[in-house]
Amino acid sequence: MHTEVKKVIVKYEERYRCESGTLLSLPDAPQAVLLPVGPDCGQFMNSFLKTSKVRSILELGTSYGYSTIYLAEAARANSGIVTSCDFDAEKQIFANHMLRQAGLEGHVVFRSGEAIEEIDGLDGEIEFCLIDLWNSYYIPALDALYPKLAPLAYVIADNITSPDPVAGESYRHHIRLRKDIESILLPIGWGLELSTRRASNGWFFRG
Ligand SMILES: C[S@@+](CC[C@H](N)C(=O)[O-])C[C@H]1O[C@@H](n2cnc3c(N)ncnc32)[C@H](O)[C@@H]1O
Repeated sequence: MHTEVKKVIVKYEERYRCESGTLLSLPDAPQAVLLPVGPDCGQFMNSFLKTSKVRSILELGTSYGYSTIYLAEAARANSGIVTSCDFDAEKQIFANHMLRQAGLEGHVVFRSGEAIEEIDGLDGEIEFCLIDLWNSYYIPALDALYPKLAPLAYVIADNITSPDPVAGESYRHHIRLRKDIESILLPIGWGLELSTRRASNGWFFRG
C-alpha cells in the first residue's frame, strides 16, 4: 500500500484507541465513534479483493470510512469502484475527507440512505459486498442483495461472533438456506462470515 494510505490508516487507528475507553460507554456511542472492522479484517478484505480481481464492490455501513479505505485501495488496484452506503451522510463527509488524504478519491461513490432502499436502486451486478450494519438489518440486506449478486460473488458479514453472537448465528442460518451459496465463519476480527455464490456451472472458484 502507498505511504499516504498507510498514514490515513494510522490516523484512524489512533482515533480508535482514544475512543476505546470511556467514549464507547456513552449513549450516543454508535453514532459518535468509528466502530471499525479492525486491521485484520481490513487487510484480509484488501488482499482477498486484489487476488480475486473483483471490480464491483458494495459496502453496507460506511461509518467514518475505515473499512472504505481498504476497499477503495483494492478497487484502485483492480480498476474497480466501491459503492458505500450509510444513512448518516455526515459520517460519509468525514470518510470522503480521509479518502482524499489517502489519494483514493474517485474510487468510491457514496450513497446516503437506508441500505435496503439503496440496494434496490443499484444498477448492475455486485461482485463483492461487505455487510457491516446494525445487526437487525443483516438478513433484510442479504435478501435485497441476493438477486443482484454476480455468479461467483462474495459476501462478507462482519460482527458475527461479537458483539451479538445470537444475531450472528441467525444470519449464518439464514444464508445457508440459499442452496447456491457456500459459507464459512472465519476467526478474523469480530468474526467474518465469508459466503460465495456458485457459478452456473456449479463451481465456486474463478478460473
Ligand atoms: C459498524 S458501523 C460500520 C463501520 C465501518 N464499516 C468501518 O469499518 O469503519 C455501522 C454503520 O452502519 C450504518 N447503518 C446501520 N444500519 C443501517 C441501515 N439499515 N442503512 C444504512 N446505514 C446503516 C450506521 O449508521 C453505522 O455508521
